[in-house]
Amino acid sequence: MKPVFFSAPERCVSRDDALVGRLVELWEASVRATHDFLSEEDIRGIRTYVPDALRSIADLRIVRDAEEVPVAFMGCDGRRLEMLFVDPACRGAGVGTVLVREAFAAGVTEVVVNEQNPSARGFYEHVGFAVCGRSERDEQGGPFPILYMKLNDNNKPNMEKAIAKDLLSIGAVFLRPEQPFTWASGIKSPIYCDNRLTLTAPEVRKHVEAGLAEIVRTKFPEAEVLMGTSTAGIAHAAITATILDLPMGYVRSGAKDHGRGNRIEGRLEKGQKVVVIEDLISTAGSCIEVVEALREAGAEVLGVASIFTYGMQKGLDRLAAAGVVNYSLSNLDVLAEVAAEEGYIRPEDKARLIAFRNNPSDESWINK
Ligand SMILES: O=P(O)(O)OC[C@H]1O[C@H](OP(=O)(O)OP(=O)(O)O)[C@H](O)[C@@H]1O
Ligand SMILES: O=C(O)c1cc(=O)[nH]c(=O)[nH]1
Repeated sequence: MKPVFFSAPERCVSRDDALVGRLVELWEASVRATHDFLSEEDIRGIRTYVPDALRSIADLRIVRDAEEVPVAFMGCDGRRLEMLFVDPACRGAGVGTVLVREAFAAGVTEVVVNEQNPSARGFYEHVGFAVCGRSERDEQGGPFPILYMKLNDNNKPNMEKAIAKDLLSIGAVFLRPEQPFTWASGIKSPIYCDNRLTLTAPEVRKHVEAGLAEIVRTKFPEAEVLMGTSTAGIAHAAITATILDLPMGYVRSGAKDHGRGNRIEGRLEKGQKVVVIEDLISTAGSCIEVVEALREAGAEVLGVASIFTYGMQKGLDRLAAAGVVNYSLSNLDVLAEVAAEEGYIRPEDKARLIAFRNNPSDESWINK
C-alpha cells in the first residue's frame, strides 16, 4: 500500500553519511524501476558518482514519510533541475509534483531527461516543460540520448487554468446576479473574486505565490524590491519576496496622519527597480495609483504581477496610458471557461459574464 502521509519538502543544508546513504538507496531503487535501458554495470558505474553529486548540489530537498524516512528528493542548481527521484513504492502519490512545484518556486526552468525514459518525459510535459533539444549522448558522454526540456510560455495556459480551478475550488469566486456586488471603482457586478481567501488555503496559496514568483523571475529579472498594494496585495508581496529572497514593502492608499506620515512603507531607495504585487485588477485604478506613488518617490517601476485580471478595456487602456505592464496568473475568460466546464455555472452564464466584462455599464444582466 502507498504511504498516505508525506512531509512538506525540506531543504537539506547538512548532508551526513546516513542521509546520503539513504538517498543513494532511493536513487538506485528509482533508477532500477524506471531506467530499464541501463545495464547492471551502467547502474553500478553511475552509482559511484551519486554520493558526491548529492553532497555538492546547490539546493537539495527531500520529502519524508510518516516514519521520517526520505522517500523522494530533488536537487537544483540555478535554473536547472538536476535530479528528482521518488521511491518506487510512493510513485503516483503526487510527491514528484510537489517537488517540481518547489523547483518552480526556486526558479527552475530547465531539465534534462533520458529519451529512453518516456515516463519521465511525460511527467515533465504534464507539469509544463517542453522538449527544446536533443543530444545523441548524455552529458557524461555515455551512449544514452538525452532530451533538453524548458519551461516556456506553453506553461501559461496550464497556469491560467490551474489558478482558475484553485480559486473555484476554495469558493473564492462569488456569483450574485440577484444582489450585485459593488466594486472599488463603484461598478455594480454579478461576480466577486475574493483572492484574500487564498491566504487561508495553504495548498492554493502555495500555487499562487509560486506563480507570482515565476512572473517576477521571468518577466522582471532585474527586480530589486517588491511592493504590495494595500491591503490585499501586501501578504502576497511578502510571501513572494520571501521565495525570491528580495526586499518588500507596501504602499498605503493614503499617507498616515500620525507616526512618520508614510504612504510607502519599507525602505525604498531612489532609482530602485520595483515590481508591484496586486491581488486583482478590474479597472486598474488601485494599482496605477500605487505605481504613481512609487514613481513620485523616485522608483523605477518595472511592472505589476497580479493574481487575477478581469481584462476590462478600461483597465487595459489605463495601464497602457500609464506605461505599465501587467502579468496575471489567471483571468475572467479562463475562469468562466473552467467554471462552465466544471459545472460551477451554466453554459449560458459564461456568455453573460463576458458580456458584463465587455460592457459593465449595461446592467441588463441584473436579475430583477
Ligand atoms: O482595478 P481596480 O478597479 O482598482 O479594483 C481592484 C482593487 O480592488 C480591490 O481592493 P479593495 O479596494 O477592495 O481593497 P483591499 O485591497 O483593501 O481589499 C482589489 O484588491 C484591488 O486592489
Ligand atoms: O473591483 C473590485 O473592487 C474587486 C473585484 C473583485 O472581483 N474582487 C475584488 O476583490 N475586488
